[in-house]
Amino acid sequence: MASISPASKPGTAISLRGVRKHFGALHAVDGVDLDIPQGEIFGLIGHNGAGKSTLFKMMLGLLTPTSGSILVAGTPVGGRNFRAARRQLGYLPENVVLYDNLDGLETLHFFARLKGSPLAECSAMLDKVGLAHAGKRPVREYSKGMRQRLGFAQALLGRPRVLFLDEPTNGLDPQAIRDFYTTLRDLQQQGVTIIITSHILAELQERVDRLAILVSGKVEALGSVHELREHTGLPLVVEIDLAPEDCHEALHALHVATGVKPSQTASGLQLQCPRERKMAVFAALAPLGTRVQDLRLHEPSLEDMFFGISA
Ligand SMILES: Nc1ncnc2c1ncn2[C@@H]1O[C@H](COP(=O)(O)OP(=O)(O)OP(=O)(O)O)[C@@H](O)[C@H]1O
Repeated sequence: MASISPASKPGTAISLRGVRKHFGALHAVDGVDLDIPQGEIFGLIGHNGAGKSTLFKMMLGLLTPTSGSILVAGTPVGGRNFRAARRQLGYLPENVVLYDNLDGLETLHFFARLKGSPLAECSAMLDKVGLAHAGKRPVREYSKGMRQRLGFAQALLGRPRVLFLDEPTNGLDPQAIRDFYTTLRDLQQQGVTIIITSHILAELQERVDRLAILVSGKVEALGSVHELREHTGLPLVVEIDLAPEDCHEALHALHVATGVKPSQTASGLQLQCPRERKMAVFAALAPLGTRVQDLRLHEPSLEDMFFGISA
């Protein structure tokens, strides 16, 4: 590993410098620099094979980087003190391996022993993920969502300070997803740092503080959803409902005000307008007064930005 050492700024939970992982000619992770403050919910997104799980495994000390250095919870990953520091980490892998013959509670006891965390907290953890009623049932009888909840419960054992969650909502129903994010927010309030991957971008959009878009092992964009919107410069989509006889006047006013010609739709007009011209849209429509029947503004979604950046 190269000798560059990340600066351990106070309040930084994770720090990566020049991190690379090569599998032969394949550069799975290709020079990642990243700082994640303590208590942040951080999203990591990217296409299949972008390098997300590989990056996770390196941060957890399960894979050795080809080069670069990583600090997690103030400790160099792979260094002498990392074994002890690992107790402060929780990990839900993409495909959690469970033993079908154990019941839910036995499963947590098994993981608690591996982690050296108290067995006494296992029942409460089952309750936290909504599995208290299923603690005595063998895992082979669990549904996909129940297995995923059990995987989440094992990640929470030992009250970790940093949580790595690889596609944690796979197989969860909408209520379970909502409950899951409520738990994450509670943990965040307690100062826990959470790194999460998901392919369901609409789900992450409102729930992460910042995120990184990984493309072929490189961070192509980093920031809050708001910052990524500024960075990508994708247009706002404005839909305006108007009577057919008012469309010509509105179309002309909007074209002059924004420099973009709206298109006609069944219910009026649609305009793809630069975000900085948003207020000009309102000003242009003001003379039409109540003849504007409805107006809808659509900010670019995380999915729009993802395709814009990773295409
Ligand atoms: N042990 C390994 N040996 C060889 N190649 C590997 C190994 N692990 C991962 N890779 C390759 O590294 C690249 C990144 O894989 P990784 O699992 O990190 O992607 P990912 O972003 O997590 O993808 P997904 O969204 O599908 O889970 C892929 O091309 C993968 O085939």
